[in-house]
Amino acid sequence: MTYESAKVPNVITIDGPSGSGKGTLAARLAVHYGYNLLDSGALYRLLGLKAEQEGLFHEGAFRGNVIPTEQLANLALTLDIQFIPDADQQLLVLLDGHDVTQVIRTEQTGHLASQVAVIPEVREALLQRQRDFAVQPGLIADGRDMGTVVFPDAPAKIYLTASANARAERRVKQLQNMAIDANIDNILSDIVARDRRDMERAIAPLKPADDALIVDSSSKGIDEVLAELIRYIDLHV
Ligand SMILES: Nc1ncnc2c1ncn2[C@@H]1O[C@H](COP(=O)(O)OP(=O)(O)O)[C@@H](O)[C@H]1O
Ligand SMILES: Nc1ccn([C@H]2C[C@H](O)[C@@H](COP(=O)(O)OP(=O)(O)O)O2)c(=O)n1
Repeated sequence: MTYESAKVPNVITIDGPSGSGKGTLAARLAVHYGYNLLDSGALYRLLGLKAEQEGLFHEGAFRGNVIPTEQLANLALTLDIQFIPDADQQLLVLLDGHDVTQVIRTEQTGHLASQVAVIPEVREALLQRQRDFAVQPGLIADGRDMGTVVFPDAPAKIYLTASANARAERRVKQLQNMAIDANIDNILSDIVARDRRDMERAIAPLKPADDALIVDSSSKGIDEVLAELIRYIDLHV
């Protein structure tokens, strides 16, 4: 093995609540540094969708309010997914060979994702899958526990946040641009409920790593945040 291939890839983690700008900034940083990208939320969204297809949910809650832990952990281990970049740099997401790029982005799927994400066995099953994304020359990892659990040794960790109102407004615009119906009141209450579930769960809760740079983007534009993150990363990587 050469020295170069033995080198640990640089990992930059970006955690934070829904709509704080993680996905947007992660994509911009991946282009800037020429690094790979891990959208870990997409894995939880795909699992939530698959669980729904398998009939494990009824009206958005676990059927009979009993968590089917073993089935979910098995689904997590065997999920057949592909991420394919298309011509516009958009990521095409396939589940069992079918295009689910749009459906995984709905708030309904986010809600399912957030429910499967509280289950320790599910998180354990997805852990290695996520770490496998860390290949040369480096990785931008976007999620909730990238800096705290999945890549605790990352040299640069970012925690992006913004007020719930700012995040809900952004999400409505984003969904409308994708021609998905969106209502601000519903989105805001979904965001608040999901924040609570993600932050209060016992395992890998959403919180900044002790050594993370915390950036509140409520009143900052995307380019301004990007410049701030690049300054920080260049000092640490
Ligand atoms: N600083 C910002 N100012 C304004 N809009 C932003 C900002 N950051 C992200 N956005 C927009 O908000 C929406 C949600 O951002 P996204 O990156 O999907 O967030 P997350 O991945 O944290 O859920 C996107 O449409 C994005 O363009
Ligand atoms: N590393 C991660 C990523 C996402 N999750 C869970 C919690 C989130 O509510 C859902 C969806 O995450 P995603 O990042 O796609 O959601 P947002 O784009 O931030 O709205 O998955 C998680 O528990 N851990």
